[in-house]
Amino acid sequence: MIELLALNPSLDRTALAAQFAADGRVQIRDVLTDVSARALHRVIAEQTPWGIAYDVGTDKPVGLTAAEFAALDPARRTAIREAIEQAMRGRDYGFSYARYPILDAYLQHWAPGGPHDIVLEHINDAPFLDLVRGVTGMPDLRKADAQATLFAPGQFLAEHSDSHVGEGWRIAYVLSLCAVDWRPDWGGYLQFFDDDGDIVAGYRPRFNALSLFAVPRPHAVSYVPPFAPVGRYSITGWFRDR
Ligand SMILES: O=C(O)CCC(=O)C(=O)O
Ligand SMILES: [Fe+2]
Repeated sequence: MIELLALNPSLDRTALAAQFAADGRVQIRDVLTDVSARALHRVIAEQTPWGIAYDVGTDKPVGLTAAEFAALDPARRTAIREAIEQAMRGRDYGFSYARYPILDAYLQHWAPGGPHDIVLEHINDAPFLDLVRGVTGMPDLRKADAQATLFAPGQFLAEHSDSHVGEGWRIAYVLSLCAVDWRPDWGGYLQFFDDDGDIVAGYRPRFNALSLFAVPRPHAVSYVPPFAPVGRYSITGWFRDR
């Protein structure tokens, strides 16, 4: 069986740590072996029962399973889309993306022993944890959650800083598994902003890259336009020290 999160043995951890120390963020390209990254991509792109997550700013974020989403009638779908647009037309927060909550699924035994459970175990196993600890210089990181996400055409995650996450949630991660050579015009960038709202960095969706950044820090996933392909897959979550 192919190991789903086998690390590329030739990462330059010293250089990566220096970059993280300088910027509070870093992107580790080719983080997994190619065989492993391809297998993981197949799990995420072909074996994930996608639900959705959305937020209209004025209320709590909403997560729906694939079954719950499938059961929504067209009028309700339209109402949700309009509420998201209304929030974003003004100053409210908002987001919309496809999601599979890997940690919830693990804890609630949605598919015991399935590939998503194995992914979560690998993320929380020594090789992966030690990489993140070493690169961030945070030896106390002890565990992480995970969700699979897909930003399809029309979806986005508005500017936010991850200040909503729990105490001790130190590092956000995005394991990017986009198998298409992504055009910049297709949006979906993980963007970072300075205090003036100018973009200081933007990571293009790519295959087999792990972005790590210390939170809180202002960032967003830019809008994916209608003409983009379906392909902005990732696994994301937070590493915590308690
Ligand atoms: O998927 C990404 O690139 C970023 C995700 C993110 O910022 C979040 O889920 O809070
Ligand atoms: Fe975030």
